[in-house]
Amino acid sequence: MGGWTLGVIGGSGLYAIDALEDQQWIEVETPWGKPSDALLKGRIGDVTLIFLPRHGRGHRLSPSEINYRANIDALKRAGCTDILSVSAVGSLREHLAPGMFAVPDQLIDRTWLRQPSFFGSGMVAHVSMADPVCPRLAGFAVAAARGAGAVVAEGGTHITIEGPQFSTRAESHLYRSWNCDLIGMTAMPEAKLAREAELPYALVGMVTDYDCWREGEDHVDVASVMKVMAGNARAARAMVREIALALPTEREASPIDAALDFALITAPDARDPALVARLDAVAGRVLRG
Ligand SMILES: CSC[C@H]1O[C@H](OP(=O)(O)O)[C@H](O)[C@@H]1O
Ligand SMILES: Nc1ncnc2[nH]cnc12
Repeated sequence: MGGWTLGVIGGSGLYAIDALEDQQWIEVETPWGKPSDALLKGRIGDVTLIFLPRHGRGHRLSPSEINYRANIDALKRAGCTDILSVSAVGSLREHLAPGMFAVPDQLIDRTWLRQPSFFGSGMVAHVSMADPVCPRLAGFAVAAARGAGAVVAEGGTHITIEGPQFSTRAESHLYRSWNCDLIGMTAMPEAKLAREAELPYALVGMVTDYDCWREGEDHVDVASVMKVMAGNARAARAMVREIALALPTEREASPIDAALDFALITAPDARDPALVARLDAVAGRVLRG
């Protein structure tokens, strides 16, 4: 057992964390290219926290342009044990009102323009995504968000669309018919890559809008999302502080820490040494030696 190093990926409206003590921005190089920004490393209580603004400071990158592989590799390389994603999400359900927080337990991937895996030709791996969200981290997130004063919905299904456009009305109704509860543009492939990197992942969605399915409600736009996010930023920062303070000093192992144990399929003599070298941070635990 060791301590926690919590990676926090901040979405729209969350580009820094003021409460971090001894904070410094650190540049991290990865074999997958450049992460969205430097990492903001600091401390809250006994917990080391490493913050990455998903779209970069100033929100330079669209959801499709984010280098998700570089982001997850950088967080792993910097020593993160777990990743908490904070994201602005649309609501596909009446009871999930703008201003609420929601912590889903299932994710659906409808993206198609992004690199969804660290593995491939010369080193093939298939991790389980049956339960894409870490229940332990999600539980801490729910408690922390409540402690920060937010109204929190626990569980539910989040769908990630490619964007950058918001959905058509027909798509919004389609996702509702699939029993999706929340909609965003960034949870995938972030969660898949976190699993491949053996990093437990949980998502705190800050509900900003009703997308475009709801009768009598204006369709979502950036101004309405950012208005709700501005009202929620304090609670989001408080939630990050609460979760760091609530984590136990010692971190018990999670089954996700060993997600690659039964995932690698390429025979050792058929592996591509160049790809194996690129996987040093992500899969070094199972590939070294
Ligand atoms: C600003 S509206 C659409 C934008 O907001 C969400 O970003 P994030 O998940 O990083 O908080 C959504 O996924 C879109 O990228
Ligand atoms: N309605 C919506 N669709 C996709 N991503 C979003 N992020 C915030 N609201 C959204």
